[in-house]
Amino acid sequence: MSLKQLFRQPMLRAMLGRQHIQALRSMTTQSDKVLVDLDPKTGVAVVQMNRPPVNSLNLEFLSDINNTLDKLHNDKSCRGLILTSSNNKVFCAGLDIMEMYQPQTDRLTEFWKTLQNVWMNLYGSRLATIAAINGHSPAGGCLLATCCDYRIMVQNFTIGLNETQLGIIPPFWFVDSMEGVVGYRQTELACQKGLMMTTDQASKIGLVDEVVTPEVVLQKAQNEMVSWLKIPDYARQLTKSQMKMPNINKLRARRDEDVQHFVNFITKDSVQQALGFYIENLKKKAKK
Ligand SMILES: CCCCCCC/C=C/C(=O)SCCNC(=O)CCNC(=O)[C@H](O)C(C)(C)COP(=O)(O)OP(=O)(O)OC[C@H]1O[C@@H](n2cnc3c(N)ncnc32)[C@H](O)[C@@H]1OP(=O)(O)O
Repeated sequence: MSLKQLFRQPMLRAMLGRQHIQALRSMTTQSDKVLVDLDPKTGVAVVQMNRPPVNSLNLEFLSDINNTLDKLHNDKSCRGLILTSSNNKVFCAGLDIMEMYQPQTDRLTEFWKTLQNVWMNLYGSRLATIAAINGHSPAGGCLLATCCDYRIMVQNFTIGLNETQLGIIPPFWFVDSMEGVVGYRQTELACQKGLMMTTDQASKIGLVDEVVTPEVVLQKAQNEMVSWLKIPDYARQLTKSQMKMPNINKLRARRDEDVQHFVNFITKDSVQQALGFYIENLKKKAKK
């Protein structure tokens, strides 16, 4: 029996009710790289990134994340989103470095535009968003976390915008995202030095709001979400939009220029060389 036929079964419809069927339907139409569990009672969607081994963000994965965000934004029953990982050691390893190493220009361009879309979609989301950071979260992983309204992180992992350590530069909107969370001075220190911070260091500067043990991270995120959803949506959303729109508009105004800058920068010989060394070291470390 196909899923479509299954959803039409009167018994199932009677047992679960219309709302639950809709939630099931939207869950099953998601990609297997982004797992969505939308609870029709609370309106909270738990979104798990699921691209082994380390949830690195390639073009297709970014498109899946974007489609998921679009679906949830279009679903009136959805009010909150908890972003987490199916891998309990890595939340997200950041951008897939292979997208930037010896790239085809068309794909590189598409890749960057899709990342811009994910950023605008998550940073400006109408939903209350909580990152349940259950593993390491370098660079693009840290970006996703700083797009959220609240961050809960499992102890003994690392997080930060480490781009300069790879010989690349965190784009202005990565920096803006972090600055919105920890302020100018801490962002300056963290970004220039490409600091990967332990959970405790991140907590000290306010990059994460809570540090927890792995067993409780999702429950803590659910509990925190309850308090966010007590606020009337329109008041919370307008307040959020008032604070986030200036940064979104800044990227919107400079989108094409940002893409061009990225493509020119990444395709430089010196940057390709630095990325090549970095990948070699990553592979060596992984083999040990
Ligand atoms: C003007 C414009 C400027 C350009 C702006 C560009 C902005 C860039 C943003 C980024 O996000 S760059 C990516 C930065 N990410 C990293 O530096 C993370 C690197 N990875 C790690 O530190 C570790 O892998 C980890 C995340 C801490 C996990 O460690 P773990 O020990 O669990 O796994 P590994 O054995 O290290 O890795 C397994 C496997 O995955 C590969 N891999 C890891 N990270 C990436 C990645 N970001 N992209 C692609 N592949 C990655 C790693 O090489 C291993 O592969 P195999 O050897 O098994 O094939």
